[in-house]
Order: sequence, then C-alpha cells, then structure tokens
Amino acid sequence: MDEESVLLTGAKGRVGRAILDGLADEYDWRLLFHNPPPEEPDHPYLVGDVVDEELMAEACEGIDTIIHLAGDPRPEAPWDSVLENNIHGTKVIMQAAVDAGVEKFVYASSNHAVGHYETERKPDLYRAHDEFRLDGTELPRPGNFYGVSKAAGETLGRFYHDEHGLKVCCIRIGNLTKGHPPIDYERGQAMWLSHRDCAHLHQCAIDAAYDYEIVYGISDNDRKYYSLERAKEVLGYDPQDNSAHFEGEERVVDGD
Ligand SMILES: NC(=O)C1=CN([C@@H]2O[C@H](COP(=O)(O)OP(=O)(O)OC[C@H]3O[C@@H](n4cnc5c(N)ncnc54)[C@H](O)[C@@H]3O)[C@@H](O)[C@H]2O)C=CC1
Ligand SMILES: O=C1O[C@H](COP(=O)(O)O)[C@@H](O)[C@H](O)[C@H]1O
Repeated sequence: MDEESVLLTGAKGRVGRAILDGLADEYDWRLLFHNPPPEEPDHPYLVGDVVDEELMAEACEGIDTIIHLAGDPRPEAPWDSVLENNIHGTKVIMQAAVDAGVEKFVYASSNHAVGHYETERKPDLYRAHDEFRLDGTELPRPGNFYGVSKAAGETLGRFYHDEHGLKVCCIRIGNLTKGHPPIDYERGQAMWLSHRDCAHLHQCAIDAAYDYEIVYGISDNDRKYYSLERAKEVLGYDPQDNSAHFEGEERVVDGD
C-alpha cells in the first residue's frame, strides 16, 4: 500500500517542527512554508500563503490528510491579522481540500478558543486537586480575537464536514514547549504539551477514523482542566508526559 500523503502547513513553526521531529519517516510529507526555507528541506515543499487559492489547489493535489498549522499564533494578534491569516486562510485551504478530494483535515485550534471558562475559576482550576474539566462539547468562550479566529476555524471545519463530508479533527492545543514545561506558570503547566506527545497526538489524528471531532491537546498532566477522554477514546491518544514530573526542578526552558 502507498504511504499516506500528508500536507503540513506552517511546517517551519514550533508545532510543525515537533511533528516532523517525531514523524519524519512515517508519512509521505509535503510541506508548506510561508517564506523560502534557509536550507533544503528533507521533503517536497511549496512556498507561499494559505490565502492563495491557486497555490492551495496545487498543495492539496493527491493529498490524503492535511495538518493545518499555518496562521498567526499570537494571543494578542490584531483582528486584521487573524481575519486574514487564520479565518480566511482556513476557509481557503478547506475549500481546496474538498475540491482536491482530501479525506481528513487536522486543524490546529487553541486553548484560547475557550479561554474565558478560566475567568471565574482561576487559579484553582490550574491545580491538581481541582476537578473541573472542559471536554470539547462546550461552546467556545474565546478570551481574545485570536481565540475567536480559532473558534471560527472549528466552525468552518464543522461546515466543511456537514456540507462536503471532509473528516475534521480540531485539536485545541495547550502550551507546547520543548524538553520541559513552562516554569513559574501554573496555567502553562496545566496545559503543557510535550514535543513527543504532540507528535504522537498528530499521528493519531492522521491514522484514526472519525467524522468531526474537537479534542484537547495536552500531555497527561496532574494539573489539568482539559479532559483527554475524547482524544483517548476516538484517536487512541496515549500521552507519555506529565508536567508534574518536572516540579521542583530548576531547569531552563528551551524557548521553543
Ligand atoms: N505553540 C503552541 O503552544 C500553540 C499553537 N497553536 C496553533 O498551532 C499553530 C502553529 O503554531 P506555532 O507553531 O506555535 O506558530 P509558529 O508561528 O511557530 O508557526 C506558524 C507558521 O505558520 C506560518 N504562517 C503564518 N501565516 C501564514 C500564512 N498566511 N500562510 C502560510 N503560512 C503562514 C508562519 O510563517 C510560521 O512558520 C497555529 O495555528 C497556532 O494557532 C495553538 C495552541 C498552542
Ligand atoms: O494558542 C496558543 O497558546 C499558547 C499558550 O497560551 P499562553 O497565553 O499561555 O502563552 C501560546 O503560547 C501560543 O503562542 C498560542 O498560539
């Protein structure tokens, strides 16, 4: 059987590198970079913007699954930027996916799509004793325009699934850092996603069968306010890391 072909947008970013570090040999990758890469990549690639309809048509040709990471990831990003890069960009690539007959679409959503569930519960919900959990069935409550754009991407996914049959998995990613959870940041520790769990979760989303899903993307942290049940049940996610294992350590976090 042919290897699964996977288009990865935002391939040069933090999440993209975590995925490729873990899964470089697992799939037939095609990468999308916003700007020309400084070194020749190990996989075929295109350069350009996700809002470019012609380029997205070319990028999606012959692809089985798309992991869509490209966008403005800044929680403080202004409306104009998230409208263009995140909302319009996601619409353009989802339409191109449907036109090209792509089967699955894995969408990088965010904790910021549900940020305001924290407002009346913090800081207790960041602590291990607290049993409050979001499970992906709740309505979005974005805490900023960036979160609004991520919720909009989830809704676009719902539309392209219901209207066109695209299989969509939205992963509300927590806080990805390399090697070590954020230090002195309870919220970041509660939603830490290690690099290896990030790669594994995306592998699950490429391989599993589903229709439309919203799951949380964090490691199996003692501190948590996101349920991992849906990711485990539907995708077979089996996280290996836990921010509690680093408590008391004084190691320096890799900025990535
Ligand atoms: N890093 C994290 O902890 C989290 C990330 N996410 C989401 O994951 C995705 C990736 O985030 P990171 O890797 O952290 O960000 P990043 O900024 O490191 O990578 C994003 C990449 O997308 C590219 N890009 C931006 N706009 C583009 C456009 N219009 N067309 C083509 N490429 C474009 C950028 O050049 C960059 O290489 C984003 O959608 C972000 O919202 C969500 C939650 C947490
Ligand atoms: O969606 C995202 O969330 C993470 C974590 O948010 P923060 O407000 O706790 O820093 C953020 O680091 C990342 O840039 C963003 O895309």
